[in-house]
Amino acid sequence: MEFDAKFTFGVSGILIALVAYVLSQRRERLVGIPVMTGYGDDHERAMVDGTLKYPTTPFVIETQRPFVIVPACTFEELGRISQAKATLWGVQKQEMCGDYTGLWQHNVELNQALRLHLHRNLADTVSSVEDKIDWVFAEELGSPHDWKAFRVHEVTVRIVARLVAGVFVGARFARDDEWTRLSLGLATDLVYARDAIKKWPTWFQPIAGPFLKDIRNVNSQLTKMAKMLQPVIENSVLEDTNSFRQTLYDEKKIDLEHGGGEPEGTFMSWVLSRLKTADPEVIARVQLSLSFASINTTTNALVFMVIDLAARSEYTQPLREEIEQVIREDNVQEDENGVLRLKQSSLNKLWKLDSFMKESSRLSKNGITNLRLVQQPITLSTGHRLPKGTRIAFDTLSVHLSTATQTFSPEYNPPENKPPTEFDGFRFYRLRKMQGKENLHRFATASAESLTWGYGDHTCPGRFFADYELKVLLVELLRKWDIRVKDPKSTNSQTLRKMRELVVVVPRDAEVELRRRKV
Ligand code: HEM
Repeated sequence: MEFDAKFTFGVSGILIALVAYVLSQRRERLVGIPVMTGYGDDHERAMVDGTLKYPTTPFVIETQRPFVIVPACTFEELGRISQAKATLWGVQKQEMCGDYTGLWQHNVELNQALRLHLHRNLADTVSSVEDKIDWVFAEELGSPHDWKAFRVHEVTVRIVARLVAGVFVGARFARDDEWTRLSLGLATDLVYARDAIKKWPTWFQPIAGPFLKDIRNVNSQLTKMAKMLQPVIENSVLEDTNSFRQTLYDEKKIDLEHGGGEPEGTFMSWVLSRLKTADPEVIARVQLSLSFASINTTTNALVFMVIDLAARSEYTQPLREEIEQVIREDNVQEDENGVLRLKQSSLNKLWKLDSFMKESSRLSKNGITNLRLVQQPITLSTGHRLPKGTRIAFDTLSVHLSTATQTFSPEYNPPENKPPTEFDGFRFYRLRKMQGKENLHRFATASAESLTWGYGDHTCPGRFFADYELKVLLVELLRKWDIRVKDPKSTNSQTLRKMRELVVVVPRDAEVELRRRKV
């Protein structure tokens, strides 16, 4: 009898816990928002058809965790809503296993650090990229005087990873092959981990997650990287009498032994001034969130820019002429190591290059931006209610390719500008030449009609750095290298652009040929 009572008590307890769990997970249903069914994995077609069928109202695309695609007429209002109502971080964590790896768990501090300090230190960070560019190119490309084939993604991802490490972690990390291997391996392994966790139903993921081999693999790499970062973290942290952490960055603490005179832990010191902990594991994971946010995005953009340059040789000469003209005008000299230091003011004069970069990114097959997880119910001006837990996204292509927008309407554009479905490298150059439009169509501009960097509260805080970093990279490439596609018949920069689950997929096998220019 006593056993029965205990048994009944126990079972009831479990049942109550289960019911409580199920109730807590219960979601208000989406009402009046149609689902694009019958498309299987062809999400791109589902999106194109959805936008044609429902141009002014939301619809659902059935990716593994479905998204509500909101119409362009709601971008402005959604761009203004606070993070308390809808946040990018919720989606990032869902997509990239943040709950099990600790990545993106300190997004607030990461963002504050970038929005405040990166902006203030832009000149130093750009100069730090310029310092390393010659060495990084030589390391990854060698110095071939005859045409040599390279896989674009393979080399660009390593170049970007080394630069990001050199600028944000410490100069010696740019040269550290083990660091490069780990940070690139991590980017790939996180995708495996995400795919592994997505095989489980969402309710079971918190139970299965910590035990999955791929998640454990990511965590063991993160721990290895944290160990490598430990001396830098220790260097960057000073404990004062109140045991409150402060940074030594302002004093430019220098690692004379390894860093070649450059300050180490630049980004870490920005984060430390925001974080209430100096736990190396936590700081390392914030550092790695930064690497993750910056390496793949910049690489993807650069891959297409390089392929576009190679495939559209008619742009090379005008771009080179613009660069040389700015160098002459601003009287910039290479130093004794062959390093060309273009200030931001000079880089800002490269309007044609800026336009080419923006055009290349505009046509990227990144089908969605502004991914948000709704935190509090939102009612759109269309009358549709988006309950808590809804995942929403902006359909990028319907805006970037639409003559219904001001930017791409025939009335707004000079007659030489091609329709938005075609590549026109100097489209934005011509738009900026129009009176009063100089700043509206820059590569780094984020707006409801230019969604490369997202729009609203979460707009990419790294965009100005990425803009200058890419310009420095492309100036180096254009000045010192000849470039051509390996196989003109199969390299169509348009058909190489593909998407999966609505996100751009970079062509890993695409090759270009490079050779050092004879100057
Ligand atoms: C070409 C390169 C890049 C592209 C295309 C890009 C694009 C984006 C986009 C689309 C978002 C989401 C914005 C939104 O949903 O509203 C974003 C967010 C973010 N980006 Fe970038 N990004 C790039 C480079 C960088 C770099 C170099 C850094 C760091 C130095 C960086 C740091 C971040 C961070 C931390 C966030 C999250 C912002 C937040 O949570 O509020 N990105 N980026």
